Amino acid sequence: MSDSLERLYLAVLAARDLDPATSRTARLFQRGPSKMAKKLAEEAIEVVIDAVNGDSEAVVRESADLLYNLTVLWASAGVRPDDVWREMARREDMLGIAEKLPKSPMKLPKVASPRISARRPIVALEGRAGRKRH
Ligand SMILES: N=c1c2ncn([C@@H]3O[C@H](COP(=O)(O)OP(=O)(O)OP(=O)(O)O)[C@@H](O)[C@H]3O)c2ncn1[C@@H]1O[C@H](COP(=O)(O)O)[C@@H](O)[C@H]1O
Repeated sequence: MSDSLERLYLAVLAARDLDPATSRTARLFQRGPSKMAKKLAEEAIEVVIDAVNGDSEAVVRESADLLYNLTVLWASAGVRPDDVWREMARREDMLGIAEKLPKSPMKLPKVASPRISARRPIVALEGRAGRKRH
């Protein structure tokens, strides 16, 4: 996947200075970052709507548009795909370290200290138990 995004990024860079009358990419650069951001947000919303509607073919098409608009915004912001891959690799490394943490549960005090319990009441949030943490 990173290969095709890198090729797309290079194509976007190459189109940046073309005639805005014929190149969508050049037109986006002419209009600036807020127009690019708007396009990216629109595509993201389209992906979300298609996913909620269960239209997986549309999710694929809109995802390709989303990635195109993301690479345009990267190019405008001076961010290179490599910068993103590096951040992803850093997170992968962190996860690797987390996997090495002791598996046994931490020993917790039987009664929470009054200071902590006063600041952070324990509230059961219905339906949030299985929620993924990012
Ligand atoms: N990969 C893409 C790419 N993916 C999606 N899109 C365009 O982005 C559109 C999606 O955005 P929209 O929904 O806003 O399109 P729209 O409904 O026609 O609306 P408007 O943008 O016209 O308002 C798609 O219909 C595509 O035309 C792309 N446009 C260009 N590229 C590549 O970018 C490079 C430069 O191309 P030009 O921009 O044509 O110079 C080339 O390598 C292209 O292949």
